[in-house]
Amino acid sequence: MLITLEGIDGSGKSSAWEFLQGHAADLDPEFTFTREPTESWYGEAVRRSIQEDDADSLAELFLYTADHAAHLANTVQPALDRGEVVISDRYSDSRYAYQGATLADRLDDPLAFVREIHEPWTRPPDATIYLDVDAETGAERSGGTNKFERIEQLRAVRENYERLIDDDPERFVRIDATRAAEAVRADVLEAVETLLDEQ
Ligand SMILES: Nc1ncnc2c1ncn2[C@@H]1O[C@H](COP(=O)(O)OP(=O)(O)OP(=O)(O)O)[C@@H](O)[C@H]1O
Ligand SMILES: Cc1cn([C@H]2C[C@H](O)[C@@H](COP(=O)(O)O)O2)c(=O)[nH]c1=O
Repeated sequence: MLITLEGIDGSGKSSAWEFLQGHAADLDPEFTFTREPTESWYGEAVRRSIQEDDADSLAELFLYTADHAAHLANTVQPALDRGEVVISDRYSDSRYAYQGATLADRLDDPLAFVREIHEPWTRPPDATIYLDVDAETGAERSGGTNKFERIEQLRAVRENYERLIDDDPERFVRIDATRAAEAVRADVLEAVETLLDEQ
């Protein structure tokens, strides 16, 4: 089973992911915890691009997509083949939401374009926990240290997440992540336990 954590910058994904890792030993299945961008050299290329304000948005899409392809082939699919539960902090929806926003001035329907590029080969998540915060909260919490963490950008990214949820409501578990961290983490753990019970 592939469970992904998604949300705008500062929504608390990484905190929730670390919290889940701390509780994985109490749960039954074997887990693989992973994330995008990855720690591989593909991920390093992505991180370099994040720091470049004038990086070409289309080139950046393909860097992220290359990182995703290697992540899927080297980490996600092998873990799924071993019967493990994979929990990924960001995955394909991050590309649809973020690059769907950064490419808005170049393409008519960038979100559809980014999805089409993935469609023939990616492995969609079985469930996605969406940590929902407004753009102002996300920007404030993330500290605005890179180009994606600005309020206007996060607003556009959040709108794209809403489109993704509208398209596939059964896959998403929305959690109000503006609340205290303890409440959010408890809901995330409960969501994972419910998903495991249902599988
Ligand atoms: N519910 C919360 N209330 C207040 N602060 C929070 C909450 N959740 C996380 N934080 C804080 O907000 C900051 C960002 O959290 P975190 O790194 O988990 O978010 P993220 O979604 O992974 O962000 P990014 O995508 O930018 O890496 C951290 O300082 C974290 O301690
Ligand atoms: C996977 C992925 C990420 N991004 C953006 C979102 C963040 O601003 C940065 C780094 O992610 P982190 O969770 O803060 O470490 O990259 C993106 O634009 N597209 C993607 O596919």
